[in-house]
Amino acid sequence: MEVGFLGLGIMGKAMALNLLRHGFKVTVWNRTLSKCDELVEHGASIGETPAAVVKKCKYTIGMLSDPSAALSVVFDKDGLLEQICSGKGYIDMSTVDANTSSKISEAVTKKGGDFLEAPVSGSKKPAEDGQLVILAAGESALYEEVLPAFNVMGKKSFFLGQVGNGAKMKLVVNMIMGSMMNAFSEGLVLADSSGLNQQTLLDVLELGAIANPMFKMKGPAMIQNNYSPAFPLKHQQKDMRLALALGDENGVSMPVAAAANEAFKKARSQGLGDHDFSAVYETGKVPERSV
Ligand SMILES: NC(=O)C1=CN([C@@H]2O[C@H](COP(=O)(O)OP(=O)(O)OC[C@H]3O[C@@H](n4cnc5c(N)ncnc54)[C@H](OP(=O)(O)O)[C@@H]3O)[C@@H](O)[C@H]2O)C=CC1
Ligand SMILES: O=CCCC(=O)O
Repeated sequence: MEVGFLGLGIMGKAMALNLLRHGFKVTVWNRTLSKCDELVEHGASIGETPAAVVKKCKYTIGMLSDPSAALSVVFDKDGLLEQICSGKGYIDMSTVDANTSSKISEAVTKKGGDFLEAPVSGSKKPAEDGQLVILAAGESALYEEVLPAFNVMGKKSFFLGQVGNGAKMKLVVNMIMGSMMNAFSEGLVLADSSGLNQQTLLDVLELGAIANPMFKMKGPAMIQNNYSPAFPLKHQQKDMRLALALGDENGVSMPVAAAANEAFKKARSQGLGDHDFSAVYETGKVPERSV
């Protein structure tokens, strides 16, 4: 199967490499073209523009940073709309809101193409290991056709019905995750400030009812102030913002998520946007008290 891939950031690079490793023919494009080089070393071809990729491939996957990037590769000059047509499919795996997804879906289907949104749960390591959870929605026939690619990139795929449902599910999941990360960060600060050992807190958490892989994976690095990015904080804040907008649309009160969003905004304003989202921990730290 020949697959196009637009967007070779942390996630896109790992996902495209997985496809190559499993024998897919992959044509890649990235806004910063030099990021294609490593993929070419692993056997990928380069498309000079999103339109050139779609012209060559029956199926094209997008993994872009945010709604504006996701729209740009579709609607801008040399964008995929210039080549999408009957018999071709576009699968947008970026995390965006349902509105953005619907705009893309309408434009693609108007040109005769098929569209699937398929955001993912799971971060850099699961992307490298082909262990993502795929939250697809849109054209069910296209879903069936691209399942071989999903099976390589992920450990489980869900088909959630009409376009928008994948985006919404992803935002709900990340809203919960972002709120949890803030509670976890506050707990680490409180433990430290009240004279407790943070590693002992991690050990206690792991044995109890709120044990979870995120605390286990991020905790040891956080207490070493290591925020090497797997999931950039700026993207987590984008997801909190989009989830809060979804809450607004549905009249859902989300005071915990709103507070978490404020903490992520503060972290961004402190220059932590490109660090891992666990760097929100920095915003809660108590300045050294003078005696
Ligand atoms: N990292 C993670 O753990 C996860 C991320 N996600 C989601 O996946 C998506 C990608 O995340 P991730 O790989 O971490 O992000 P990165 O920031 O590492 O990569 C973003 C990608 O988007 C491209 N891009 C940004 N702006 C534009 C634009 N205006 N036009 C064209 N391309 C653009 C970048 O190109 P360039 O290289 O030129 O900057 C890059 O390829 C996001 O929606 C994120 O929320 C989902 C699950 C997990
Ligand atoms: O969108 C990013 C999700 C990160 C994760 O699921 O660990």
